[in-house]
Amino acid sequence: MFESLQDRLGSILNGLTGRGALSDKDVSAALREVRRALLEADVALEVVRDFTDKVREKAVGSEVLKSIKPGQMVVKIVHDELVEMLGSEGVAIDLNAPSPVVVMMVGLQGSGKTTTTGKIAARLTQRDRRKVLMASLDTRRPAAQEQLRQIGEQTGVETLPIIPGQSPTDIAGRAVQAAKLGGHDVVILDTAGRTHIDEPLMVEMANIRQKANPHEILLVADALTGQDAVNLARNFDDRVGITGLVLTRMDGDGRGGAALSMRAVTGKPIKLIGVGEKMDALEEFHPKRIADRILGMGDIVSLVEKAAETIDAEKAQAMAERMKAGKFDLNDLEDQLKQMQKLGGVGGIMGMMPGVGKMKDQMAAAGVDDSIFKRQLAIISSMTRRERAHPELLKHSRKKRIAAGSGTSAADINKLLKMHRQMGDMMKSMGGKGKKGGMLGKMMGGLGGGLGGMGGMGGMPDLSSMDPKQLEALQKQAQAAGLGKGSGGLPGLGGGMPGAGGLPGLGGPRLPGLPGVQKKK
Ligand SMILES: Nc1nc2c(ncn2[C@@H]2O[C@H](COP(=O)(O)OP(=O)(O)OP(=O)(O)O)[C@@H](O)[C@H]2O)c(=O)[nH]1
Repeated sequence: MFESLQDRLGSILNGLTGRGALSDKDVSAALREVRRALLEADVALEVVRDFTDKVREKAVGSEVLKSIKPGQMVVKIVHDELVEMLGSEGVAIDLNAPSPVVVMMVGLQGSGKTTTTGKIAARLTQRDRRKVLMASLDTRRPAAQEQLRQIGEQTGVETLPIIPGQSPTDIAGRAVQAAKLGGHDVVILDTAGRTHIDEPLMVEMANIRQKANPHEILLVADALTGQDAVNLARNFDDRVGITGLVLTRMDGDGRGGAALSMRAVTGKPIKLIGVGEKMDALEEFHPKRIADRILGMGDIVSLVEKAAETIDAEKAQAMAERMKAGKFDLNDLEDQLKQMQKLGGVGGIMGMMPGVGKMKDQMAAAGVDDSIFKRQLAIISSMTRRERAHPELLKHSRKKRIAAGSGTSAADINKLLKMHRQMGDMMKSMGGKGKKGGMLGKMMGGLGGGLGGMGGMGGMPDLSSMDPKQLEALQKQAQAAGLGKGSGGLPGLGGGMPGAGGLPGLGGPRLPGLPGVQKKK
């Protein structure tokens, strides 16, 4: 599976990776090739279009990291988009329901439904220690029920005794009843297939569904049938409603289009893949592993990831050095604000800290939102480089110019400058104390105070004038979350977050500091 796609994409992207510079034309030409390769691999047209659009958008807007060649960056973008297209990682069969959990298997004849029923039952029994009952509802093909019985014998999983002449719906009802009486955790219903989708099949599926009330409805589809499998999934989902997919024959030499389009077209996760005829030939679906396999360029992908980490770490280190030396100008403040934004702003940062969910809501209620960062960034970007490095130059006329340029007022600029000064003072007072995380955390306390101080700007209420009770509640929650007291108006946004790594925002998008926050000393 995927071999031809792997070859094609490999040669297209290899052509890019060695180059020192890439023009828009190069990227467009490569993407045209990628598009052709995906279509030849039988990926659905709408999915291909969406994929190449997203890659183009990201490739054009992305900043190329130093030590990385532009082509390598494109490889990484293609890889990440592939993972995205394949869906989320490791969605297991959901057994989170009262016993017996009913799993209904649907699909066309010969898709591997019965085999997959046996594989899943064996896995749940042997690996997850569940008590499973299997029942074949295929009354059209006389050998079908017998086939499942044999699989049951072979895998040591119980099957529902065969009673000739019963309807599929009756068998479903009997199976659920038997599972209840027998104390089974899971009952798997192997429904009948057809050579194609027809009305009687859909009616039968709907009846069984109504009778057995399944928690999972898994569509088993043959990956080798490509686009047909995708259309089938769409149809089954429309008519019966499916909760996930199992793609069989992923061990075959198909082009892989079904696997690649399934998620994007149906919105339903691929839960498992069949990779052989044997009962243990069932695997969980890992998008990242598949993307790695398709691109075959895992080394480049990890190289780019490493470079991104290094850049962030270098930036954080440089920033820490500057702070220690008491040098913290408005360029640094701008960097900080951008980092905060990258992390999803106040909400994003707070969302990453345990136990502050409620506080986040209260802050939102108090009107603290990320528009303040945007305004602050607008003010800073309206300054000249020299002004940013030397804020003391900002006298009245300059402030007027900046206010006009950023759509704010001189008072807003004063608030920003005050906040910056407070942060600087705080840093100086802590300089050389050597506690990295503590220092950075306390600095954020300064920022918190500053944000509070910025209150009143554009209608944002000043937290320092907040109802004392509300403020007290916020502070309590901040302390409960191990954040200590903030130094200013915004309690808990910093106030000396303990931990070795400091605030995650200072270290880039990864979160080296978070364990420190959680491990309260
Ligand atoms: N190579 C390979 N063969 C598979 C896989 N899954 C199922 N098969 C084979 O496909 C054939 C058909 O599988 P069944 O499980 O009988 O198919 P079914 O969907 O139950 O068919 P009906 O009972 O007729 O509806 C069998 O020979 C299986 O061994 C797989 O993942 N890889």
